[in-house]
Amino acid sequence: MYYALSRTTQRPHWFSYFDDMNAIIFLAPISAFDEHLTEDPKVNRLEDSYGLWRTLCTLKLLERTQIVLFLNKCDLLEKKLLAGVIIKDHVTSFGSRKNDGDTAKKYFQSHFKEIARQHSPSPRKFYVHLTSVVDTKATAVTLRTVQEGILRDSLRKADLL
Ligand SMILES: Nc1nc2c(ncn2[C@@H]2O[C@H](COP(=O)(O)OP(=O)(O)OP(=O)(O)O)[C@@H](O)[C@H]2O)c(=O)[nH]1
Repeated sequence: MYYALSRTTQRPHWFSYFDDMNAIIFLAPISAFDEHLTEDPKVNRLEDSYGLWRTLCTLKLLERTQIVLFLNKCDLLEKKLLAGVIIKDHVTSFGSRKNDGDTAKKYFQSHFKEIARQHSPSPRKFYVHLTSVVDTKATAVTLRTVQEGILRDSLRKADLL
């Protein structure tokens, strides 16, 4: 298992891992809708995640690779909303939807799903988990589920299931 850093300077190095990859777990910080990249303050972090996700989904090289989306930092999202941060002030397309965690998670999730649908070279299943990785117990359960899914997928591709 490899951990690839998301800093923009590190991204060109990702390609060297993409050959013969079983699966990718893509962590997107869902709480970052009102934040900007340290290395480029003009770029909104959520928009940056959408862009990266689109790039991965589009790549022909990853057409048969399972990509699992972790919408992470859900706890920080809830905290921000409780503190009064208004999503539509940062994400205009959010419009007049309810400014709560569940609505936000559903909304952001559907956006990622739509990107995958529109940009994958062939239809792919959309795997998503809402996570707060600081909750190590819950994360361990999620990772086990993902691991089993990846194994099942590999067996299926090898016609062993
Ligand atoms: N509360 C909370 N903190 C998290 C979560 N995921 C990561 N963090 C913390 O956020 C900090 C940065 O996390 P990283 O995953 O290393 O980095 P990043 O999210 O890519 O980048 P930055 O947030 O810009 O630092 C660390 O202190 C993590 O412990 C989460 O789900 N909830």
